[in-house]
Amino acid sequence: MHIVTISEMKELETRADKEYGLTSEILMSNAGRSAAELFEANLLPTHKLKGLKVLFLIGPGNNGGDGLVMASHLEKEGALISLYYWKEHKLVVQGTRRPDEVVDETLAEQIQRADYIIDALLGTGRSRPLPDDMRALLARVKDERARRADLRLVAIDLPTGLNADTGEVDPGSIAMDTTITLACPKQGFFFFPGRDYIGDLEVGDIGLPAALESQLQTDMLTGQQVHKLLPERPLNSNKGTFGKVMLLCGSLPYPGSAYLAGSSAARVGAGLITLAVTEKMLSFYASSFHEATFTILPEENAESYERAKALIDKLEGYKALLIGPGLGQSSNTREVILQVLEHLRSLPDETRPHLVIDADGLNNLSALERWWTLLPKDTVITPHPGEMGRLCKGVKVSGGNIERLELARTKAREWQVNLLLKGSCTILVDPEGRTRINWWGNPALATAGTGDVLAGMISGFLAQGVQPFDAASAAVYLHTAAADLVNQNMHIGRAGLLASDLLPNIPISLVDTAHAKM
Ligand SMILES: NC(=O)C1=CN([C@@H]2O[C@H](COP(=O)(O)OP(=O)(O)OC[C@H]3O[C@@H](n4cnc5c(N)ncnc54)[C@H](OP(=O)(O)O)[C@@H]3O)[C@@H](O)[C@H]2O)[C@@H](O)CC1
Ligand SMILES: [K+]
Repeated sequence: MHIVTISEMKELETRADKEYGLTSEILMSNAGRSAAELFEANLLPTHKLKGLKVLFLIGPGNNGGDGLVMASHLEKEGALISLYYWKEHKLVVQGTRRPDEVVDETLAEQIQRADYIIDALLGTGRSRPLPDDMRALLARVKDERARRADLRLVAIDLPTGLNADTGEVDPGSIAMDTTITLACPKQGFFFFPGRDYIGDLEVGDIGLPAALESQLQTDMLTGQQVHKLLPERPLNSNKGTFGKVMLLCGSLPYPGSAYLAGSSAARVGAGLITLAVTEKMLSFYASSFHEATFTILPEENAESYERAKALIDKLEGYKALLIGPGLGQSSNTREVILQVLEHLRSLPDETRPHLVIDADGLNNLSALERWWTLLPKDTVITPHPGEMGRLCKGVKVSGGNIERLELARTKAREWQVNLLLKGSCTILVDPEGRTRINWWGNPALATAGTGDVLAGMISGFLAQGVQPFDAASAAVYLHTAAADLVNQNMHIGRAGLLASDLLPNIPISLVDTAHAKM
């Protein structure tokens, strides 16, 4: 599913008209109908359309036009519709216009009795700060929503006042329960503060031909898309079919990292997992990770070339290599990584294991000048904002604001990597600038070890032959999906998840993509 900026959306509309004769009226009629259908499909179970009291706030442009078409559909299905035309200060209640002198009073009553209030004030055409009387209107709605939890607020296309490119919001904007956006999600939805104003996101089909969207470079990750990326599991197979993953992860203070990453690689279907660990660490894993195999490395105080050689000697036949989670930082370990990278660069593309570098793998590298020139082709790197800041030599990287998008795009090209920049809406960019953004976030994931799980999932997909950008994309989506399953199955809220809770839920999240709603 494509994500658009305002100018891309306008261009799509212009071309739809010019090349396909899809006029603005046709698109608006499609938009209003599809918004009505999605509205009905997403009504609370306690609600029925017949007799439902719906108040529409209608703005002066096409967003208001969408609202009017949607209202007429709902009215035909038996909803009790009131329309408040903001610019004209006019109120029509169930087809009857109220006299001008009672509009304020009647509007107050309509707000109080509404089951749903629909924001069709402004969409992508907002060109300046909201006027005071519009802010005041939205503030009344916000107060009513605070007073009455069963009142639902639904935005058409976007919450009024939200900047659809950047996610900035007007002081008058209010948070919605649902946003029914038209044609494509808008870029600003994925960045804060806007992200918090969207509520549940629904995407209405306005009948734009798919060919028009083919040049768009930014996608929202969806379950349906990820389903298509998942590797085949033929009946005629053995563990060799699904690839081997080697992990250079874990150290004395962080032993769990290798376990979490390795288990996650197996949970997405990799055939064999090997942990490259020292003898000291072995006892820890041998008792907790029965499925793993091991490559024994010299202790951490051994010469770096001995440590690197022990790993390199065993790498043949491995389809994926993960370096970093829990590895620790030291000049010796950095040397080991450099020697492994040198070896990987010397291999032909066909036999080189795909590389994922995470956490301390990145921290060790970031101490070097032009570290990215040392990476083999098509490496996946997975920094969180702090690690990204170090890789960019001290730039402050936001966890959720729009600047991170441009930064991710610039750096993925400059570094020629598949960059996965973690955050509430994780961004993925490939070396050519193709971009995918994860809509679904889960605050329960903000806990130690979940990054190790993500990195392990990516390497598990790589081992099965999934292309690096797709492997990272599938892992990001499924990681959040698995967290949502933990929430549901363990009845926990936004806190209390353990990274290891994700493990048994990962395979279920793969299965669930077969019937994803989008
Ligand atoms: N076009 C199409 O084919 C399709 C369009 N679609 C729909 O149309 C929406 C875009 O429509 P749009 O361009 O008419 O913009 P919209 O957001 O309704 O507002 C413009 C109006 O608001 C006014 N105005 C602006 N800022 C203001 C402010 N701060 N405070 C007050 N007024 C302000 C502005 O006035 P002006 O600046 O001209 O004085 C103008 O009158 C899009 O979001 C989607 O819902 C879809 O159905 C798909 C097909
Ligand atoms: K709106």
